[in-house]
Amino acid sequence: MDPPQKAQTSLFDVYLRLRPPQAVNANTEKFLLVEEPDEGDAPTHITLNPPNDRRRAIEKFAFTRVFEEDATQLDLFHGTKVLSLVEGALAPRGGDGTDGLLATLGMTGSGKTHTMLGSRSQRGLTQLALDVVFRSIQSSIVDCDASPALEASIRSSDTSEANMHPASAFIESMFGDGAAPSRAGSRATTPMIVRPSHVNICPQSPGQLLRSVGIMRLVRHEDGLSHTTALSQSDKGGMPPQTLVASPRSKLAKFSPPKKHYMTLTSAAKTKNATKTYFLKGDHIAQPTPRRRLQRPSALPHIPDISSVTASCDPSAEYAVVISMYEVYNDRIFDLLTPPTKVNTTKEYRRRALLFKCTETSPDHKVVAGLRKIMCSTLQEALLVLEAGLHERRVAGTGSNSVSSRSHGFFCIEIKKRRRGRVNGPWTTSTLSIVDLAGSERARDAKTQGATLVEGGKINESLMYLGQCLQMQTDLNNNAKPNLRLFRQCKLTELLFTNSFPSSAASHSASHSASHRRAPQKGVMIVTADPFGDFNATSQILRYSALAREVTVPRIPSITSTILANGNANSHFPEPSPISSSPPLSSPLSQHRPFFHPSATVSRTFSPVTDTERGTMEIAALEIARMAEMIDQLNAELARETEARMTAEAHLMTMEDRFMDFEQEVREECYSDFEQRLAMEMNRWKASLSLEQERGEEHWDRKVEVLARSVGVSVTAPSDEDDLENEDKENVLIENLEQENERLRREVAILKRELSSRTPSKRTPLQERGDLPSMKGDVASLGGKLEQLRVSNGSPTKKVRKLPPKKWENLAADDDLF
Ligand SMILES: Nc1ncnc2c1ncn2[C@@H]1O[C@H](COP(=O)(O)OP(=O)(O)OP(=O)(O)O)[C@@H](O)[C@H]1O
Repeated sequence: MDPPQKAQTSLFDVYLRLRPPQAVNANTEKFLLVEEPDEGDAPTHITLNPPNDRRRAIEKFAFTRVFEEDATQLDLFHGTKVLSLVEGALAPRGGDGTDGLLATLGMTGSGKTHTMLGSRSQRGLTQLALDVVFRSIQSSIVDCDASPALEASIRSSDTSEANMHPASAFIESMFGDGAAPSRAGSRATTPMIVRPSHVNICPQSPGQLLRSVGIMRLVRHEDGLSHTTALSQSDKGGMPPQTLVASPRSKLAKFSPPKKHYMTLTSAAKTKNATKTYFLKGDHIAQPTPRRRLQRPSALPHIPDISSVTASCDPSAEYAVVISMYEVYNDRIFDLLTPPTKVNTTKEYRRRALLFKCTETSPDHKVVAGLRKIMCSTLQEALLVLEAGLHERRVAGTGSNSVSSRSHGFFCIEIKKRRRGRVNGPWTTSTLSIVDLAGSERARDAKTQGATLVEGGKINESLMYLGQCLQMQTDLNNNAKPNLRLFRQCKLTELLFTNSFPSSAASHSASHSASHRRAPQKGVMIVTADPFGDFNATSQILRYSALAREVTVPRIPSITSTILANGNANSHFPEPSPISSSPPLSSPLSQHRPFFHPSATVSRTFSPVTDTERGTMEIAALEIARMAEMIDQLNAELARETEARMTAEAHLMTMEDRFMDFEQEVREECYSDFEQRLAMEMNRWKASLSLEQERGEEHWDRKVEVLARSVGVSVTAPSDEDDLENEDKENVLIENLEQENERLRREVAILKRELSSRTPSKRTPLQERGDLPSMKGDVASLGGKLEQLRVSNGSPTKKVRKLPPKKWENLAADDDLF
C-alpha cells in the first residue's frame, strides 16, 4: 500500500499516535505494528493483527503520518502541522483567515487529553498553539484594557450574542488569590460571575486539605463504592492521588491506599483537576457545583520550548485574541466559562444549555450563541482562562481511565484582525478550535453504570455519527456531493463539520455581506491508539478514521462478511481467498476497498458494498455490541431487582404470618382472661345468691315459727337464750290476738244485730256467706295462707308475679360448661 496522497477535498489530515504501553498490559500481545517506512520518510502505515484469532482479516491502515510510542509532544506539534493551522488563522498574506480544527479521536485512555493538554513536565498542543499565536502577534496585539472604545469595537464584532469580558476581570473573579495582574485592580469584578460565599466540600477540615493538595478535582468512580479521587494540582512531590470517602454531604474524610495515577503527574491534572462534587455510583445525573475561587497555579510547564517557532502574521494588521470554551455533554452544549447558576425552585446549581444556531448578526452562519468570551492580551492570561474552563469540564473515574473525559471539550481561539491604524475599522474573525473528544468505551471494560453508563452511550453514539462523517471523506475523494444531512445527526458532528464546506460557510463578521464566502476550515485529526488495548474497539476506530485500508482475508469468512452477506440477499460473495496480500493501493481514492474481492474463478453476481455503507455497518455493529452489553447489564440489574423484590415479598409474607400468629395469641389470651373473670363473677354471684336464699329461708322460718307459736304450735324448740325474748314476743302476739278477737267479736255482734233486723227471706246463715269465718276455721285458714306464702317465697301482702328467666339463670344453666 503506497503512502496516501492528499485528496483535493478532504475533511481532515489524519494522524495516528500510539501511546506507550501501560503496566497493566505487560502480558498482553501487541496487535498493532508500524510498518517500516522508506528511508528518510516518516511512517504512515500500520498493520493490525488480530490476536489469537486466525479467522479474522489482517488489516493495513494508512494515515497522513504515524507517531510511534516514543513520539514527544514537540514531534506531534511539528509533525501535525499545527503551525500551518495557526498561520491559516493569522492570514499573513492579508485577507480573511482560515478556520482551523484540531481534534483528537480514540478509545478511552488512549491519550487524547494527554496529547492536547500535555503532562506536568510537558505542554500539550493547546498550550503550544497558544504560545505560538501570542509570540507571533506580540507586536500587533491590541490591549483591550487600554481603551474602552477598543473593547467595545471588539465586542460589537461578535456575531454570536456572546458576553465578552477582558481577561483581567475574569481572572480576578476566578482566581481569588490576590495575585492577579496589576491592572486587574482597576476594573470591577465581572458582575455576571456568581460567587457563592464558600462551597464547603470538606466539612472536616477543608482548609487544611485543600491547602495541602492545591486545587483538587474530585472524580467519580464507578466501582459501586462511594469514593472520589482527589487529584492534586500542586502535587510537586509526586504525591499520589488520594481517594476520599464521600458521604452524602461530600466528606473528604478518609484516605484510601494510594493509587498511582498518571494524571496526577501531568499538567492535564491542572486542566482536568477541579473541585467537582460528583457523587458516585451512577445512579444520578451529575450536577454542576457552584464555582468557588480557584487557586492560581504556581507554575506552568514551559517544555517543550518553542521560543524559536513563530508563525507569520500580517504586518499591516492588528490582532485581538478572544477565548471561549464549551463542552458537548449528552448532546447538549454547555459554556465552560460561565459558572452554574442556582435554580430558585430546586436550589440546584445548573448550567444553561446553549444553542448552535444562526443569529441576527449571523443569519447564514451557525454559531454557539450566548457564550462567555474572554479577551486575552497575553499567553499567561489565555492559560489561566484555559485553567478556569477545564475546571468545569466533566470527568469521571471509569474502569478504563481513572480520569475519563465525559464530554467533548472545545477550546476556541478566535483571532480577530483588522487593518492597523483604522480605529473604527471592522474586525474579521477566524477561529482555531481545539477539540478533545471523549473516548469511545465499552461498558464492560469501563465498568460504568447509571449516569456514567448513559454518558458512555451518548459518547459512543456521537462518535458513531462522527465515524459516518469521516467515512464520507471517501465519497468526497470520489468528488461526490457531501451528504450534509449526516452532519446534523448530533451536536458534535454539527459543530465539527458545519464550517468544513465552502457552501455552508459565510463570514463571521456582521460587517461582511452574506454573499461573502470564506475558505473551508482546515482540519487535523489525531487518532490515538493503544497497541496493547482493546483490539475490536481500536480496529473499529481505525477503520473509519484511516485515510486508506487494505484487507487480507483468511479462508474462513469473518463475522462482518456474514453480516454483509445477509444484508445483501441478492448478492453473493465469493469464497474468500486464502491468506495473501492484496495488491498495494495506490491512492486514497482506490485505497478503500471492499473486504472481499471477487474471485476470477467464481462467476456470481456481486453488488459491491461501498466503503461508506460498510463503515456504517461496522459502526452499527459496534453500537449493537455496546447496546448488547448495556442490555446484559440491565438484565443483570433487573435480575438483582427481581431477586430483591422476591426477598422483600417473602419477608412480607413471613411478617404477615407472624402478625397473624401474634393476633391469634392475643385473642386467645384475651379469651382465657375473659373466661376466668366470667367464672369468678359467676362464682361470686352463686355464692351471694345462695346466701340470699339462706337468709330468706331463715327469715321465713322465723316468721312461720312466730306464727305457729302464736297459734300454739311449736315448730322448733326454743333455746334457753331466746326464751326471754320469745316470751316477750309471745306476750305481744297474744295481746294482739286478743285485741283482734275482741274486734272480731264486736264485729260479729254487729253483724248479728244487722241480721236480726233483716227480713227472714233475706237471712243467710253467716257460715254460708263466707265473709264471716268462724273463729275456729279462722286460725286454720290463716295458717294455710302463711304456709302458702312461705312456699312461694313472696310477701303475703304483695302480689306474686311470674318473672322471665334472668340472664344469669341461663348462664347458670350453662355453668356446667365452665
Ligand atoms: N503518549 C503518552 N505518553 C505518556 N502518557 C500517556 C500518553 N498517552 C496517554 N498517557 C497517559 O495515559 C492516561 C490516560 O490518558 P488520557 O487521559 O489522555 O486518555 P484519554 O484518551 O483522554 O481518555 P478519555 O477519553 O477517557 O478522557 C493518562 O495518565 C495519560 O497521562
